[in-house]
Amino acid sequence: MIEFHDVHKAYAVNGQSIVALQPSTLQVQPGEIFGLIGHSGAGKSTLLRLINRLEEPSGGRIVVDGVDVTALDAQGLRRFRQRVGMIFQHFNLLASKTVADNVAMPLKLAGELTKAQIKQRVIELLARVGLSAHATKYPAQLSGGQKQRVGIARALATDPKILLCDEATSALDPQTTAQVLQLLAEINRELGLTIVLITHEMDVIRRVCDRVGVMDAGVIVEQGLVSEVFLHPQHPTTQSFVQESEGEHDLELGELYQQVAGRIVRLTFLGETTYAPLLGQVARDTGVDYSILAGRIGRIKDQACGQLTVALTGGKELLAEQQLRAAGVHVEVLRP
Ligand SMILES: Nc1ncnc2c1ncn2[C@@H]1O[C@H](COP(=O)(O)OP(=O)(O)OP(=O)(O)O)[C@@H](O)[C@H]1O
Repeated sequence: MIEFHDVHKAYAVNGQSIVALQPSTLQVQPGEIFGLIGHSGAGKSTLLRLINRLEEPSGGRIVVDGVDVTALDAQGLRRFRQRVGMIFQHFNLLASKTVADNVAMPLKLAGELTKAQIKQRVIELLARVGLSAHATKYPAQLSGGQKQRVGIARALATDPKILLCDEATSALDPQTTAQVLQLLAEINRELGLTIVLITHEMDVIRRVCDRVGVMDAGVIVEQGLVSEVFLHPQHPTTQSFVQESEGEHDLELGELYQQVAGRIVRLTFLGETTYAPLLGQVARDTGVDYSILAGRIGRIKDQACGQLTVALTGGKELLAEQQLRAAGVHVEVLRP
């Protein structure tokens, strides 16, 4: 488990102090994928780099699996970092080394394996990321997605328990992003690795993360299960990320509401209720009519979810809402 206890960070710039992280408390559970989302300058990289002490905290305690990372000496820190892999937006590969040599680098630095053992381990790692055929190539001969796979293989070399991903897909096109995210999810599942990733795209969070923290100006303004935060965003920053990712605009919806009669509610379906024929049933049972104003259906990680904004008319709207709630649907009244 990764724990932040009142951790804060300020940078000194020209005699001035720039606060990048306000005192923050955070827990990342073992084996989960935790995403941090925020706009540029929100403090995401700072928080991520504090975990393996690439940045030194200005105060507070960082505890990983019971070990106070903030108190480690140089040797302890070196050993700890072997248990924390990291991948980067621009891959950070050595251009003059082959793919195999890039992946072997952390193993050579650790100095714990023989040459033959390193060779064998590199073969395994390249197979895991689907790059067995590219071992002798140089980074310049690879696509962005392949380069990031090399980065992932290198990060996994010392068998870490934690993987930190610093905007790992920001330089990739959508299709390659999806493939790299799928690989990260696979690694998380199969190796039980805890992953902390930072991104400015809600879609990345929605696809792979279990929980999310939303950052704004050095503060974690909201955190929780992705399904909860994504479907019921509380903080304005979270709301704007969700709206951006959905292409949904309050203004347009507001105009639409004026044109329809009835009680306007937003229904959120999660898991099995998503595909159940509930709405028709409830309409028949209660005699309400409904018109659909907006809707979407999709997935949050492995879970189906849907959201429908409907106008209810006909007299028994409250009863209809009651029945929907009883069936496990979250009902939010947008206009009584
Ligand atoms: N090494 C540094 N020296 C001085 N100020 C820094 C340093 N690193 C970050 N900052 C400042 O700290 C704040 C948070 O930066 P940080 O890079 O953590 O944010 P971020 O959310 O990761 O942004 P981005 O998405 O653009 O990478 C910003 O105001 C930034 O200018």
